[in-house]
Amino acid sequence: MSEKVHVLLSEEEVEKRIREIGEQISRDYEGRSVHLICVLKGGVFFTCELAKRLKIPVSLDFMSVSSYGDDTKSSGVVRIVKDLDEPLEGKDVLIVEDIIDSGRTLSYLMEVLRQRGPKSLKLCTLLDKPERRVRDVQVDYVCFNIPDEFVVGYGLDYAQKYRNLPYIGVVEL
Ligand SMILES: O=P(O)(O)OC[C@H]1O[C@H](OP(=O)(O)OP(=O)(O)O)[C@H](O)[C@@H]1O
Ligand code: HPA
Ligand SMILES: [Mg+2]
Repeated sequence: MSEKVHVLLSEEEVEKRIREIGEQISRDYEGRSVHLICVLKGGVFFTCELAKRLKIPVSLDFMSVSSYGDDTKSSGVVRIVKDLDEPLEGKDVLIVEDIIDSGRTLSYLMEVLRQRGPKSLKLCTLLDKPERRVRDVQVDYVCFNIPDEFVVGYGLDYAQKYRNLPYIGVVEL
């Protein structure tokens, strides 16, 4: 079965905003390098686009966490499906995520990663849905604040579909 999807943020809008955030991060980390943590699977498209825009040295690692399964509601339990390959000690770490919704995933992840002794730990997200927050999360870089709707595209899925859309769309359920 296929759902209707309408455009919320066009490809051009998303790419323009990622370039802006990339410039801001490059300025903020000037003279340093940044260790990007891509939160799989949703964060993969944003991480690639953002990394290409950074003008500072970049290293990359990947972590996979899951709490939504195939549902539009979080299960409430965050599971580490794949851990990082490298230690974080002494590194300037920037977590790159597709969306902060309830905040459960990122409040859990920030706590876990903080204990690994990074020099600094910051968070960058493509989308933020502040209305839905149940856990406090300090977000350092936000590309777009969005209303309380289930969105897909640019890495975000509905039951594993639509991650490859080059724009952000709303699923009409
Ligand atoms: O703020 P929250 O309510 O925790 O929701 C945000 C998280 O949920 C989604 O991941 P999901 O668990 O669906 O895994 P996926 O990235 O593999 O799709 C999304 O990619 C975020 O990681
Ligand atoms: O709006 C959303 N869309 C897709 N995945 C998500 N995970 C949390 N919120 C969302
Ligand atoms: Mg998902």
